[in-house]
Amino acid sequence: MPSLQEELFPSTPGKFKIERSNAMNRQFHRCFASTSTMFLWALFLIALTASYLSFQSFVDSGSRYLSASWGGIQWEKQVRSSAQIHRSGGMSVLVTGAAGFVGSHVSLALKKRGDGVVGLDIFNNYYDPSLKKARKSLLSNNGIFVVEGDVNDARLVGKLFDVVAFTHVMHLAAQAGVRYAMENPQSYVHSNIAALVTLLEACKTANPQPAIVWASSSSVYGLNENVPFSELDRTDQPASLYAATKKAGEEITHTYNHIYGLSITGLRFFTVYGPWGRPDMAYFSFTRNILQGKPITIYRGKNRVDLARDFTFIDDIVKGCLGSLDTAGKSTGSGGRKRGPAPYRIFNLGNTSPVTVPTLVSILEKHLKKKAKRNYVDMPGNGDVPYTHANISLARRELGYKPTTDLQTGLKKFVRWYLSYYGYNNGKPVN
Ligand SMILES: O=C(O)[C@H]1O[C@H](OP(=O)(O)OP(=O)(O)OC[C@H]2O[C@@H](n3ccc(=O)[nH]c3=O)[C@H](O)[C@@H]2O)[C@H](O)[C@@H](O)[C@H]1O
Repeated sequence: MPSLQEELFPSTPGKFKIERSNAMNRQFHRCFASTSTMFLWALFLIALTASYLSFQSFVDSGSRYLSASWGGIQWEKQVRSSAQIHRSGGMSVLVTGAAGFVGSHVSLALKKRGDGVVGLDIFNNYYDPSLKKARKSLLSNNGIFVVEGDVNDARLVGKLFDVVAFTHVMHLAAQAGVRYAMENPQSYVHSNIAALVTLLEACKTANPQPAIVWASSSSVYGLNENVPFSELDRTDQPASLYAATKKAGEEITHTYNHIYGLSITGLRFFTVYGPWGRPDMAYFSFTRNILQGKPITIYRGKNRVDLARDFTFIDDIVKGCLGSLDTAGKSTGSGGRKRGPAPYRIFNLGNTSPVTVPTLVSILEKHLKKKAKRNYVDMPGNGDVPYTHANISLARRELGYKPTTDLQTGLKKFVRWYLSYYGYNNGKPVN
């Protein structure tokens, strides 16, 4: 009967038994030999995997280099020339989301007053990219170069900082839209959180560090019931993932301010509208549908209460952005290390006079000279809040922010632009 030991380490079949200690020795050697063979095999496999991976990354970076829409002497020349400052005491600003609604307006305003501007935009298809391309042409005609790329591309962002010592970053690139977050939640994480961190990493190591002004949102107030919304109110009850990512941005920027001495200003925009606006927003899509004779859906709150927004005209927002850049104060760090405390600020940029959605529609009807086909439905649980209303005393005091355009006037300007851009006349193309 073989012992348990012999069962576990059986001698070679057909050979007679040897002394136990000898057998144990032999087994030990055999076992050791097979362990070292396994070890060698493992080493071989690890080496094979490592060389495969480095070959892959070589191929990847090679093809990225070949297909990249950025880089090269000519490209660097364009970036440098676009960043050139043409006034004394001016700034050179990297504007992310430059082909977006707010980004294009801010870029033009900066350029007009003599600041250097380099744009960065991904040109994704969240809404019609041809509108973004048209904004890019407008910027290009005004001497602003817009780089096509993702803020998440650390190599690209690093390269931009290598080429230009930006004094300021105006970070407006984002996944916008409150309700779209139900459809594509990951895009909010990618654009509003991951990209923000990539950008802040580049800013923290840049020498000199730039001051950063970035777009937060009125949506961070979420279920807050204090009216008008003050910067001191609660912002820990977001009603949408969009709002949650913007709130996360406020916390993330605070961390970078605290650890690395970056000067940070977060701007809570309140439903911005105007010429060259975003087609996904209500005032824009309502205009299109009214002109085309299609019905529009108007959401209503609990007990059929009308929803209201503190609609804010783009020119007022631009003034708030420039005021923020002008008063930002310097970042204090260098070489990725904080040298002293730097400003951390958050401001509401609203109009301070909320208007209900049905009133917005009536104003559009008047300017378009056409009745809307209104379809009222209960507000779906998709992240909307019933109303927004900004308290702007802080921005007024610190930035000299003073909105001057009411919704009537602003929508008139929007409709004029819309008709000239799309060439619609009562829903029919004029040309
Ligand atoms: O301030 C912000 O931080 C946000 O402002 C904007 O969000 P909102 O205030 O939700 O604007 P917007 O979609 O124009 O809806 C306006 C009103 O029309 C209602 N609405 C909307 C669509 C529709 O079909 N029907 C309708 O009644 C709707 O219920 C709402 O009451 C930006 O999009 C967002 O990116 C962010 O910047």
